[in-house]
Amino acid sequence: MSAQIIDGKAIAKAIREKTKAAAARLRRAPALAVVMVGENPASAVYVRNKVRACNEVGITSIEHRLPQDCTDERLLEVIKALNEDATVDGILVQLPLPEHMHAGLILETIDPNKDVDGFHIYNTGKLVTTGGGFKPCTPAGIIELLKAIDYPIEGKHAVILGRSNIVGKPLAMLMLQENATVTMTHSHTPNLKHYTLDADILVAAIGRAKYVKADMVKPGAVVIDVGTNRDENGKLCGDVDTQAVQEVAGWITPVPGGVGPMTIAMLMHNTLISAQKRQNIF
Ligand SMILES: Nc1nc(=O)c2c([nH]1)NC[C@@H]1CN(c3ccc(C(=O)N[C@@H](CCC(=O)O)C(=O)O)cc3)C=[N+]21
Repeated sequence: MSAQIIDGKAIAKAIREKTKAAAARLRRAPALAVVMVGENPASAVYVRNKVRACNEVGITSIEHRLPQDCTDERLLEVIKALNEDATVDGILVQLPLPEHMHAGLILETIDPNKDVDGFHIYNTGKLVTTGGGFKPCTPAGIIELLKAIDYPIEGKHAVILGRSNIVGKPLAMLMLQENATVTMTHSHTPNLKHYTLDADILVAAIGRAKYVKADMVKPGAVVIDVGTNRDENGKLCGDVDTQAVQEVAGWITPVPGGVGPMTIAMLMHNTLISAQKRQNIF
């Protein structure tokens, strides 16, 4: 048996095309400010991809680059100016920030109505309760992938590996909204296989190269790979041993070309929503 590959690249492209069409109907193009501190090479690649996506869909991108030795105060000044700038619809501070900075506190200073990453506690609070805030892009993209393959989430057992604030935890909330039964597992979970083998939907978001093996997967399961790691040859790989797992799974997302492009597509979508709200479309 061989799993069907979920083509995140194509699904993301369709979302970008819809976003582009809706953006063109606005009085003014949506604008996204991307703030990057320091010289993390991986961050530089992601930021470049985000700027390229903006150009493609008709979103104005504003790049702010600050030096590695930037102070919290300096970054806060930049965020304050972007908060107050009525032409800016979305503000993204690329993570990770340098160690000497206080990322948690800084993220809370972004105007929640411009927090297109969905990382502010205001949006986190909405996610956990009533909904309606910005949804974090990677978890939202995962739900879109499942919808794109017409996978009925309701009643399914979703097992999430990893409890980060940007993927695992918010994804659990979105899965609950879709009426899945959710199990969170993490580095302190004993007998992980006990849970993963029962998963209808298995999401790997732990940041360990090829960690999920074939003997951890229930036959026919949907396997979503959030990892972006480098393998022993420096090649991009996920948290799933894709070659082995695709013999067992029913569906699987590749790396690259799975969740990654969806994250960026949902960022474009969130920026559009912000612009629509700010231009009183809704
Ligand atoms: N404030 C903030 N928001 C983020 O959303 C955010 C962040 N910080 N910091 C880093 C992570 C990581 N992330 C990715 C986005 C796209 C790909 C992506 O497009 N990956 C391509 C491959 C890219 C490559 O070749 O390296 C793919 O999977 O096909 C990956 C990872 C967003 N992040």
